[in-house]
Amino acid sequence: MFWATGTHAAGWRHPDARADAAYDIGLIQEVSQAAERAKFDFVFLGDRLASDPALQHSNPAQISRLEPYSTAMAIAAATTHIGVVVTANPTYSDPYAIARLMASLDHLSDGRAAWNLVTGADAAAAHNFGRDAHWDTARRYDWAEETLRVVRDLWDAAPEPDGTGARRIDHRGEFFSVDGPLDVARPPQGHVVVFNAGTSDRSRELGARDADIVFAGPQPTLAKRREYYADIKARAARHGRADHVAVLPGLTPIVAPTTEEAVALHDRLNALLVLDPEREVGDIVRAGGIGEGHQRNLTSASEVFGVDVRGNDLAAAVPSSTLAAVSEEGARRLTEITRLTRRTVDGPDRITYGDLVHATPAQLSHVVVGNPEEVADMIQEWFEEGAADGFNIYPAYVPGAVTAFTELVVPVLQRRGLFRKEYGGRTLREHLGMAVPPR
Ligand SMILES: Cc1cc2nc3c(=O)[nH]c(=O)nc-3n(C[C@H](O)[C@H](O)[C@H](O)COP(=O)(O)O)c2cc1C
Repeated sequence: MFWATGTHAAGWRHPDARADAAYDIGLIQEVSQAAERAKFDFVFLGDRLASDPALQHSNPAQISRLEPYSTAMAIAAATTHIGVVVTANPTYSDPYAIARLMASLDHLSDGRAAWNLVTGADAAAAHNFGRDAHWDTARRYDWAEETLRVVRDLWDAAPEPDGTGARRIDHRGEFFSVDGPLDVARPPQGHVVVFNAGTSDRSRELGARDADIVFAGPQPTLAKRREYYADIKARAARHGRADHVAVLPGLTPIVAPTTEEAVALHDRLNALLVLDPEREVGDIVRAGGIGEGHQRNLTSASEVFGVDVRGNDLAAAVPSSTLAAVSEEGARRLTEITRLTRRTVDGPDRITYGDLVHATPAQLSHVVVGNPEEVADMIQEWFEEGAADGFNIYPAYVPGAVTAFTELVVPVLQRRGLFRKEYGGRTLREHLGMAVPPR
């Protein structure tokens, strides 16, 4: 999971979705229980430390949400085996606070906590924490690395539940002075499992050297996904930890019993997107130009595809001659549209103007549209071709897309021997096959 209202920007508007899901803890618990019945490793909670009221009608999931530590505690109380991942940004926190909250969550969940360490994509967060600007990459990662060192030292020096074994850490670093010991007993998992999500070289390095799981963003082709995977593993090998870092890309499955139904569902979700009004800009047809992230209309599609498609009916098919004239980036996206919609650049069932518009938003994850076997095929291909060790499944809308995946795709993966039928242990480390680190 990523956002309780779904990861498709219009997921909250789907009739099987609950638009108020972000504040319905009963529903969040039910969805977590459904994922646990399907034997998922974890429920994943994303977070932002800023709001964006401009998105009220287009993507309310991005405006506000429950604070993730509290949400995770409520999920842990309603489940027994599934892990709970909390996104926490050290740029705007303090190592002692993170060590204490994560250790508490690990105790309250009997060893099922994980920390998704991000350094933040929201420049607006800086203005909520008394800073003039979001720090540059180097400073954010220097800070994050020292934070992670201090947090793990605090866990290692924490007392046992009976009060024995505690010691000071007397950390004196570039950014922090922390004496310790922590006032929470050592987490049941020793170290809470650490995910890292980022895109920069520094993020890849932190992930490979210090994280248990690298949570990967979307890559445009299978070759790029394999390249990314191999890069993380090679970096991890240089730090002697090739077998200790798992790479999990995000995946949004749009699945239905038949391919036709899945394509129709994807079309329906896209038809529910709130598009920006057309804006007039000069010289829009630039070869390979990329439109602004949030703008979605035929003007932005014209920029992205490098052909002027303004003023057309979104449901109409685009002439083959126009599709043949798109930019190199446009051609890559046409291939992607065909993969998702099964519509083509020539022939009777051609790509529509609406498809061009829907292909322009920045995707947070890879989207796969198909019947259960087709979705399972893609998962198997990535796994067997060296592009993924597993996936972070993002439901497009909640709860319908969660049950669609658990009821339709999980049994296929189990039949193919690709997914567990029972939990082998109780803690998240046990699910992931990761040993408890010694003190
Ligand atoms: C798959 C993925 C998930 C992410 N999830 C979050 C999130 O929940 N909250 C957040 O503030 N940032 C999130 N980020 C953003 C990262 O924190 C990161 O700052 C951003 O991608 C910029 O990359 P860099 O930090 O490597 O420069 C995510 C990034 C990726 C790739």
